[in-house]
Amino acid sequence: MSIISYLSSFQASEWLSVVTVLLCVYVAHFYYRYFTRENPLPGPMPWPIIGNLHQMGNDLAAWAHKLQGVHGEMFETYYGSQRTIWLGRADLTAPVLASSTKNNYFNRGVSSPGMREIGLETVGIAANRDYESWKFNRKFFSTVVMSPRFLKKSITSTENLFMEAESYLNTLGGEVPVDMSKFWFRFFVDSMHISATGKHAHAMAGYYNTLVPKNKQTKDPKEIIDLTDEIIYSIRNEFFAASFMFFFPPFIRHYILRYYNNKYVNQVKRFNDILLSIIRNRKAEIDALPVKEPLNPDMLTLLLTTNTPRDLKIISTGDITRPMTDDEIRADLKEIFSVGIDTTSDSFCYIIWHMCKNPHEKVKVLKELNEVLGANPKESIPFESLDKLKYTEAFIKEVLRLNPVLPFLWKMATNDDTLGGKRWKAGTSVFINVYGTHTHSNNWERPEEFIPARHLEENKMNADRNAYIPFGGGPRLCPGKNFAMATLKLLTALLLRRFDFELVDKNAPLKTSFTMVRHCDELNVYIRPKIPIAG
Ligand code: HEM
Repeated sequence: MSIISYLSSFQASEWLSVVTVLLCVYVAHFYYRYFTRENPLPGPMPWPIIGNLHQMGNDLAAWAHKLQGVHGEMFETYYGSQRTIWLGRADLTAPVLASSTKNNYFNRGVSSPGMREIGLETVGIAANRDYESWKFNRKFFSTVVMSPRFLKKSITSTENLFMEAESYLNTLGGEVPVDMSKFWFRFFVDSMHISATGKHAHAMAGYYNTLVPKNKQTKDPKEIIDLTDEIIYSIRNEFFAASFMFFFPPFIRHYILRYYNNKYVNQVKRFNDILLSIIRNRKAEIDALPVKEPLNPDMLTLLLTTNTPRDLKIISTGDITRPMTDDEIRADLKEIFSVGIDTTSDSFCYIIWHMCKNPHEKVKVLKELNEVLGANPKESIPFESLDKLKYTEAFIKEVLRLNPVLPFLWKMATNDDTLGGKRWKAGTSVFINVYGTHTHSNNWERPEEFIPARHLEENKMNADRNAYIPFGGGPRLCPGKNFAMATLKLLTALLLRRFDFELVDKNAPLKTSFTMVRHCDELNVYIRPKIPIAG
């Protein structure tokens, strides 16, 4: 009798017994491996198949920080059957954040079938696991984003965009609360879109038009607003999609959560298509322009033309002499949208919140702004002045210490290594609790208090550079760091000099949520112009 015909002779009750026996064997094997694992660390007991997924809730970062309070600065959790080591103290993380090129933690977390399915592991920068491909993309991206010419141009266009924001806030504000989280998110969509493509996305106008009666609405082009709305929807979904695809094992995604799996896969594909069409349109524009006509040096044009006959010679990619492919540019464009917009807009939201919560510190920032930039708040802010705003910078740094938008960093050991005095195998997944590190009493005096002055050069009490990691560290350190800091400084100066603002509910805690990034979900303030509106 063949095995097939033998099995098909089973009754339902026999099948149940077989499944129960197999399940028991699987569970026994799972817990045997768990209890005999190398280097057991404290942490919540995992379940077979799902690990600790059922305990994480919808805020992994807050959950992990709570666990640090219970188990200490080195503990373990499981997503699915993947064990993760958490580190929450600067001295423990030194090997992981070493800036040496020999850093053993190049990869961001372990390889995940879900991330491979949506094609994120071999393109772009943030999730790319192919070293050569990452190096190529990062070189292009960093050279553009860190070039003084790009920074200066972006700062000018951000200041121009602020004028537009000012006109909306003048109408929206007053005695009606304005949700800063929504408003500034739209602002940053416009600002990053202009920096990346040289073109206006009309995101703020689109949002403003939903808040005012028809006769006050702007005449911005509807088809561009609609496309921008689709990009915004895609950016938000990219975070959900990446979290979902990373954390859920294929079995659960394909058989139990199939609807969500298909939904996210299709949305990622749609976002890719939108970005590719932006690239192809720009390519056609460049091709149609006579060779002698100057091209706009925005990020997209630079990525498209560098190492081609139309090279603007603004960035040098050193030993890399080939141009980028459309897919590589698409991945970089996605990066500036999905990594650049939320991080800066959420951080700006936290800056506004701390300004409201710490009025005595706000006064100090204002004093510096007046001393460095002069008494006339209407005057433009030169790029060079931003460097002189030391207290403003210290204020922003303190906000990023207590409200890091990336509350943990994902890393993975490429080779065997020693961490916390224990030897770990290659492939070990290591997460760094950024908030835990930023508030550890080993490195910070009165860690929970908001004290910007601690970041001033003369007061620096922190010798360990790994104690302050809002932009991460090691080879994957955020390449947008200078760009983000310059933009945040500029906006803080513009907003503070031109508007008064206060929280609608002074006692309410910050409303946030977590999907890879700690989002500011709502921040209602009363906002009023300081300068009388003409007419
Ligand atoms: C306040 C704003 C920002 C914060 C707090 C922030 C923070 C971070 C952090 C913590 C990382 C991970 C670093 C690590 O794993 O060690 C990162 C990576 C990255 N960030 Fe930012 N970021 C900000 C703004 C931006 C902007 C504006 C851009 C683009 C212009 C950008 C582009 C990137 C990219 C491409 C990566 C991946 C780098 C790699 O894997 O090599 N970020 N960022």
